[in-house]
Amino acid sequence: MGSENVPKSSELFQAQAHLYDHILSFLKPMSIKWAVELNIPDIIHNHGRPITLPQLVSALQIPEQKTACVRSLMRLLTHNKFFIIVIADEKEAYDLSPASELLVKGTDHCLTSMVRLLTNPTLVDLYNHLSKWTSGEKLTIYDTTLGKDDYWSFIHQNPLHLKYFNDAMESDSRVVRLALRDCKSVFDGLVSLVDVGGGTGNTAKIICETFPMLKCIVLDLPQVVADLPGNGNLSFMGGNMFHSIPQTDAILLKWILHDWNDEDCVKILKNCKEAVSRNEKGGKIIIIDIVINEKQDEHEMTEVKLFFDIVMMASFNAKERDEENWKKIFSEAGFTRYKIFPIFGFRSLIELYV
Ligand SMILES: C[S@@+](CC[C@H](N)C(=O)[O-])C[C@H]1O[C@@H](n2cnc3c(N)ncnc32)[C@H](O)[C@@H]1O
Ligand SMILES: O=c1cc(-c2ccc(O)cc2)oc2c(O)c(O)ccc12
Repeated sequence: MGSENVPKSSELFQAQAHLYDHILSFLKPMSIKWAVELNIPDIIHNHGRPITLPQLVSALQIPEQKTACVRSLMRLLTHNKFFIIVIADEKEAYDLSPASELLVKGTDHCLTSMVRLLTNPTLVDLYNHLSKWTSGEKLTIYDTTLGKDDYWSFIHQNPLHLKYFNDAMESDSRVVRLALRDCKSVFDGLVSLVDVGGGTGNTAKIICETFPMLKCIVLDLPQVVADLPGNGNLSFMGGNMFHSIPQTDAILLKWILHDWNDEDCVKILKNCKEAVSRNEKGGKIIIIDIVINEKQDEHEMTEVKLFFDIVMMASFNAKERDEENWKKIFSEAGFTRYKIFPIFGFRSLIELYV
């Protein structure tokens, strides 16, 4: 190597810190899990005002010699913006930040079941086998390591994991309630809506409450919607979106298409088109999903999207898409007009018109 290619020591140390930061980053999810399992966000919330370290340790009812563990945990999570330090009565005390408000149990926007899903040891362990998966013929990491076709076949044979997944999806949907206020025009004038792959109906329930005149059917696999009672303007239907979708004014596809490869997405979208085509005014498909936009998004936003891309590829042989990728599948399914509204944080709402 010529001397001109030898990195300056400052660059080398910067690169080393960058690498170590990444290889130790398994502690990011694990520290959140640690705090949630100790109920720290609940303790601070119930305390009603910022809490000092000794007060927190006392509330945790742990051995006093573990105070240092809690201090280290809180220091890391404060550094990572999960807690904030304030001065109360001349003492440092921890308070919740917007991110840890999402970890207080029993609230409408609580995401602890998403933490439980994404830090589950069985799921996390799979990602030790990414290179084996890539080198082999099997399409998913579930097939490579567990002998299951994909994540769907895994959860449908493991009721506890199915529950973890459905609970996580429900918690995510509750957060949607907040955003619905901003997109009333999307549902204006609709008489009927089918929430395709609507799971246990949490999003549909929110839509039905917000738009009482709208009749909403949740279509999901029979084993997901079995025994779920409808009420008022909400009903459940067991079925398969690859076979048929009932006639309707509009279809909602929330967090569906990123679970499927392009060919399957085109099949789903063609079935959706058929289901809304009889509407005289021309029906529409409402998609809530990720649109990768590396040029415009900030680092953290893109990173979340790229993490999901790997999860989708490893779990389903699917992917996250940029606008070009979306345009391609829309056009193959026979759609020409669409509009993207980036209104759900790292996800967008896409309206697709017949
Ligand atoms: C990622 S979840 C999204 C659930 C819901 N839309 C939400 O956002 O909370 C995907 C859903 O698609 C459903 N699903 C999978 N295959 C399906 C099929 N062939 N027909 C109908 N639904 C299906 C799953 O059971 C699951 O509820
Ligand atoms: O939030 C998730 C997580 C998953 C997931 C994570 C890890 C795995 O090994 C498999 C699946 O899957 C999701 C999904 O399919 C979806 O449509 C939305 C959210 C998530």
